[in-house]
Amino acid sequence: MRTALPAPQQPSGMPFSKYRPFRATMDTDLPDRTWPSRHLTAAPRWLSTDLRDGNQSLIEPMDAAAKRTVFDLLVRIGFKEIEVGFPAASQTDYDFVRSLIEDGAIPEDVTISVLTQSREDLIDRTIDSLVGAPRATVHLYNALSPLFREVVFRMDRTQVRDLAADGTRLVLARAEKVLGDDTVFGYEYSPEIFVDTEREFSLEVCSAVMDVWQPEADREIILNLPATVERSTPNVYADQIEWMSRHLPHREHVCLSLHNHNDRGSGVAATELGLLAGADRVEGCLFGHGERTGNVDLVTLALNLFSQGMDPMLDLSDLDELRRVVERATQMDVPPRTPYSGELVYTSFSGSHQDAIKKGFAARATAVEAQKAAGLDDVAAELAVPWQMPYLPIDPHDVGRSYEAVVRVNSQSGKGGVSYLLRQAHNLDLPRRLQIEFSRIIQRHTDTYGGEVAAATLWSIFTDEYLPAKAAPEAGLQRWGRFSLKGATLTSAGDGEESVLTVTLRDREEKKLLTASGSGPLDAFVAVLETQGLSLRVLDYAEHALSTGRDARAAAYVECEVGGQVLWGVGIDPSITTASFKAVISAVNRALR
Ligand SMILES: CC(=O)SCCNC(=O)CCNC(=O)[C@H](O)C(C)(C)COP(=O)(O)OP(=O)(O)OC[C@H]1O[C@@H](n2cnc3c(N)ncnc32)[C@H](O)[C@@H]1OP(=O)(O)O
Ligand SMILES: CC(C)C(=O)C(=O)O
Repeated sequence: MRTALPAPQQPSGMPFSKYRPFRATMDTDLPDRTWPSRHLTAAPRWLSTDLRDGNQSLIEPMDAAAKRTVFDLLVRIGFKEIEVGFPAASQTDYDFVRSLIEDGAIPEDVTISVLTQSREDLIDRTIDSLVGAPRATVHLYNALSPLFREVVFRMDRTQVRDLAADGTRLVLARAEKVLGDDTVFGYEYSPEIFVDTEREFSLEVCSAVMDVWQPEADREIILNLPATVERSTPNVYADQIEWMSRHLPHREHVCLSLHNHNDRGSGVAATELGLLAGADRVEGCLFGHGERTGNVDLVTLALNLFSQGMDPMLDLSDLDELRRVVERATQMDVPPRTPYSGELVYTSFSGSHQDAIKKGFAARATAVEAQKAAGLDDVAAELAVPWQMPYLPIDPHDVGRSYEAVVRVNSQSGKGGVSYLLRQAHNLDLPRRLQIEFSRIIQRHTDTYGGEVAAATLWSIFTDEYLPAKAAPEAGLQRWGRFSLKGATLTSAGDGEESVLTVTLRDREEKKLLTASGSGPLDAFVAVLETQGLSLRVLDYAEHALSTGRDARAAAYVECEVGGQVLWGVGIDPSITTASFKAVISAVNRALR
């Protein structure tokens, strides 16, 4: 054997020197930061922007019907703040807001929100769209960063600050003019591109906006500090949020909101650190829809809280239905590895994972049974046992996913997964050495054919191997095996006496009536088969009930040595004794196959 270090990595040739580290251009340091030692203890206020940021970024924006379906869904799962569009952008958006209001589709406790630029004509039209809404927030934004000041707006700092303050003034004036007392009116301001803006300047602009809005008790202002484009590691964003939270005037009347995108793939992490840093509210989209790489995924954020024992304040118990509605409306699929909601995220293919999950479920079942034995009902017993499951951060059942989907079998799988599936689908609890034997058979199948072995295929292979009398010709499997049991009658002469067994056996095409005796039924049955010239020894035996009630059946597993070969047989029958005879025949037939 020789040891060595890996070969050194080579320069990539990528044009990296074109870029600058974020810290070198932004003053974001906060040496006395407090967020790293805080913990999340409750869900923030959520705002869904699926119908605005989520919609504006779709290849084909939602039509009115799709928007309405998504709105109703958002209400149903518990959102109390929903951004419903950019009404000044298009007649479609305007009409949608009007239809929500005119159809009475907005529950009394739900606040709709609409976005606008800081331009008088757009502001007027935006507020006009809200007439008659029970609760509505106008959300005004303008970009503050040096790049936007210089390249997009060609404005100096004062002009950019005034654009925000003047816009706020215009919103107030128009709202006072056209909205009646039947509308509870709120205001949100976003310094767009906050993360690339000098923090003192963001503070100056937010303060100027507050001077106009005059927040006080029952007149909060939402200040939303967006990572419009995610530009740094999440700790830098958290420092920016903590700094703002500490320096904002009227902080007690400010709802500090986060609006993260996912350009570096750390939208969720940045939002969580932003909450530690003092934010009260989060804007995002279901499944991470939104501009470019998307807005932060609210489902992930909420279920991260849930997985730590906090109420997410959103009902995500039917995640598949949620996903279906959103996929239809957005015409985009949720990728299979999306946290919590992707098709494959509760699935384990690899052997050691499957083995650990199978043991975890067994341990949990035992613990839950102990709670029931102590007097708890089913639901209370489930809740009393903390979720601790190898490889599964939450119980798939809690989000409407089934256990069947947890374990899937391919060439990477071992005995754990194979036996788990047989147990889940067919109640068969294979003894350990039989698990090993059968998983080798499956391994041969996957080595030959590749791909995944679906639960139905797994069962076909199992029945073909161990229960050929059950083989399904429609699946291309023929019955096979030299012997089959047609009947058996046991006579026991009394205590300490031998059992006498009379068996009707089919041997190939011939029907035979055979009799032998032994110390018990199984021993007598082995003796019957030995009359046919077989050398047979039972090495191990296990049995269990498969079902209860009038159609109760039992499974028996027998490990035999047949003519020098050691192998297992399986039998299923309403009678446990007959099941054990069938298991011996299964082993013998396999040996002779
Ligand atoms: C980060 C975000 O997601 S912000 C939300 C973005 N969403 C959208 O833009 C979707 C809807 N938008 C639209 O449909 C259109 O942009 C409209 C209808 C709002 C405006 O359309 P247009 O008037 O044609 O302008 P256009 O979009 O090209 O806007 C650019 C102009 O607005 C100015 N502008 C951009 N943002 C703002 C703002 N927040 N406040 C004031 N002016 C702004 C630009 O400087 C530019 O001005 P210029 O023409 O004098 O150079
Ligand atoms: C309007 C603002 C909040 C926005 O969408 C962004 O900055 O991403």
